[in-house]
Amino acid sequence: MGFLIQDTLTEVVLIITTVILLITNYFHQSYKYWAKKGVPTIRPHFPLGNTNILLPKGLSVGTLSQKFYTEFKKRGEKFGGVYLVTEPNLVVVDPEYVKDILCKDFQYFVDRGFYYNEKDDPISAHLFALDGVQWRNLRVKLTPTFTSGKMKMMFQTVVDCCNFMKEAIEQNLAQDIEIKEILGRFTTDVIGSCAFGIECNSFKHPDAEFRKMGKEIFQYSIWGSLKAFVSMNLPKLSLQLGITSVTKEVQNFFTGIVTDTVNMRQDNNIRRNDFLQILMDLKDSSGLTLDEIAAQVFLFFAAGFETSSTTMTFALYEIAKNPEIQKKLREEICQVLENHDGKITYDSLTEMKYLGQVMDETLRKYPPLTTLNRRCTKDYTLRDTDVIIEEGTPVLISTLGLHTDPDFYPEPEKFDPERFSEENKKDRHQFVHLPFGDGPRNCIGLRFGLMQSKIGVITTIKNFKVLDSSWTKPVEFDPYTFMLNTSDKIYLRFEKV
Ligand code: HEM
Repeated sequence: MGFLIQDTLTEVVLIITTVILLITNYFHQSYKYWAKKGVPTIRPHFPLGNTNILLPKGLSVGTLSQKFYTEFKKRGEKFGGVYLVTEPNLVVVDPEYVKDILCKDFQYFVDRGFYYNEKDDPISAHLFALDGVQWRNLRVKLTPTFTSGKMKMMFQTVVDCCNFMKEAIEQNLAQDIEIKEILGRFTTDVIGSCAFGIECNSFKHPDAEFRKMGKEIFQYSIWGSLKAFVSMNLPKLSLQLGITSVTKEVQNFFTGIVTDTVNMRQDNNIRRNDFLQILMDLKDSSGLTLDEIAAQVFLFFAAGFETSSTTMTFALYEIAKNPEIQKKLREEICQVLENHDGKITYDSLTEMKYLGQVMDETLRKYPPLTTLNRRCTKDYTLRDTDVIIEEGTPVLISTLGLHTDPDFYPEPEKFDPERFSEENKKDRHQFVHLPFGDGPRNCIGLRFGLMQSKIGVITTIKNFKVLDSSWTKPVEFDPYTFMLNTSDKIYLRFEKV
């Protein structure tokens, strides 16, 4: 009996030891990948490689990729290799290589390589996530949605949404206002009107369904973070497990509202100037399904409201901190509007050159998407080297790294819109300012995002003096969020001009 127990115990110990040895050997071998290719790397650590995303006070992919960028740049490297857990990722540093990957050799880097699950979570199959031919076909269909003609059509709707925001600020003069909440309500109203033709009025009804959904999509949770981590690293298993990227509540809300609105418009022969109408027309002309429409509307909502409210928040924060810039901007806004009968018009936006510079500088210092992702779709040789990037390799381009590199932007912490004057722009590499990405897979909503952000800033600066608040702590980026966000809230004060 004693012998039997001892034998079983020995077997268990042997099995456990073998499994541990096999696992450590697997990690050890995986971590040799870049060295074998002669690509410089940062020493990985078992078991998370070069990431510590899941650990308390870990880093988001955005801040992590900036760290990689800075490290390779410091060593004088043009690119380098890192390991997210065991998966080798290429980090691109040199802007000429960035240009190759995003534009010149785009056919090798069509995919973003994000997880989506068409079966269990149809709204995750949107333009941002789709790969290959599916992405290309949809991009071609959706491109006409964002022409300048379509923007002009929606322009007045966006301007009208500003009235509620203006009233809300007027009611809180000389108080410390949490500005992102105000701007988040404004962009929710805009996207509600422009995507669905629905007046949300989130200022009157802060708990309106749209606002709740907006908050839910971007809310950090350990469970959400864990799901993102597993689906990013084990996509096949995640598909089998039916892992979804949004909650059932968000899924049901968007599919429900799209189905109801489409049916209501069809039954009553109603047409509107909004994204949903454009997508409904595509349903008839290009065979877009209802699920595909719901996925795109969900993406426009998610991509449209958070990116723009973040941009305006940081623009107003810097404007409050820099009274000289504020004065110059207000002078330009008032002068241009005078030539347009005091009204904000589509053409007046292009005439405001300094406003354009302020937005460019805001998006440099605070790019809402801090990293651009691509996945290599066929073996590719990096220019002037014999390094072959294999099919399937993820590529990280750190927008935040490029935007804060003192070689391109001396004193990167300084907010200086003069960096974007025509003269100063001329001497800089084109691929070191990438707030909207670049190439065939750049941001499709660029025009709309800039349009609503500019309209929001113009309305505020035209009507109010923006002041710093002692409640605002120095800006620190939140390590937990996918999009750029601050760890603490930003407060501002307003006075009537
Ligand atoms: C200030 C506002 C915005 C910023 C900074 C921004 C930024 C970005 C960036 C960096 C990308 C990735 C580009 C790349 O990988 O090269 C992207 C993609 C995308 N954005 Fe935006 N965005 C903004 C507003 C919007 C708006 C308003 C919409 C829609 C209403 C939108 C829809 C999209 C879509 C659909 C994609 C995926 C494009 C594709 O994969 O083909 N964005 N955005």
